[in-house]
Amino acid sequence: MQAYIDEWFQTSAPSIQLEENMLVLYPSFLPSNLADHALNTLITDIPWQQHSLKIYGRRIPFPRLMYWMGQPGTAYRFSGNEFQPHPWHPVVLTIKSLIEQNLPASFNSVLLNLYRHGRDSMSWHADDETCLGPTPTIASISLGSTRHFAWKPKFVKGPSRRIPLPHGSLLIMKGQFQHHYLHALPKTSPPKGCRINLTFRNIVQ
Ligand SMILES: O=C(O)CCC(=O)C(=O)O
Ligand SMILES: [Fe+2]
Repeated sequence: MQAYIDEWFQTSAPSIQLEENMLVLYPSFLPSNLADHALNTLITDIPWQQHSLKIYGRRIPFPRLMYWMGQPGTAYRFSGNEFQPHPWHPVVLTIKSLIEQNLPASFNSVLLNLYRHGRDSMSWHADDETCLGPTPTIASISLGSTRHFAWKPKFVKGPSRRIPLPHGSLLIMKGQFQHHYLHALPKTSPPKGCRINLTFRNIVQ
């Protein structure tokens, strides 16, 4: 599978289907001028927030900055945090409508993640909160430095796989993906510049 992904990456096919179509990558989804503009604008316009995880009474800062945006009423709760939605940024709305024109899905909220360098990361998890519904479609846009997206089976022992997410790419997780797999954004040791990730979601309750 990994060889297939690596080989595919040397070609310029518009999309790659993985895990029986539950994971689909469009490596160059955004027009490059929009991707560049979004990266430069969001880095400075967003008042990025440092949230933390409470473990045994201690607060551990997440190794990345975050910001929650969306329609009123789309509060997002995870790891002991509750995010109230901030109003849409116009660049985020432009990207959202481009995705919605190309997918049979619509979104009412987005989590923005800022990975400042290669040591920022996201640990293994599934986006399986009840508020996302049983088979959520999540559309994930990457801007800036290329980082690897890793995934592995949730219930059976099996190797993890990884795929690079280039500037302007779109990764779709859908169907039973959150049920069967965990995913992560691992740290990297070679120095890396910053990366912004936008994961569009639909909060259903
Ligand atoms: O940064 C990424 O590509 C992954 C983000 C993610 O998994 C999440 O926000 O739930
Ligand atoms: Fe996730």
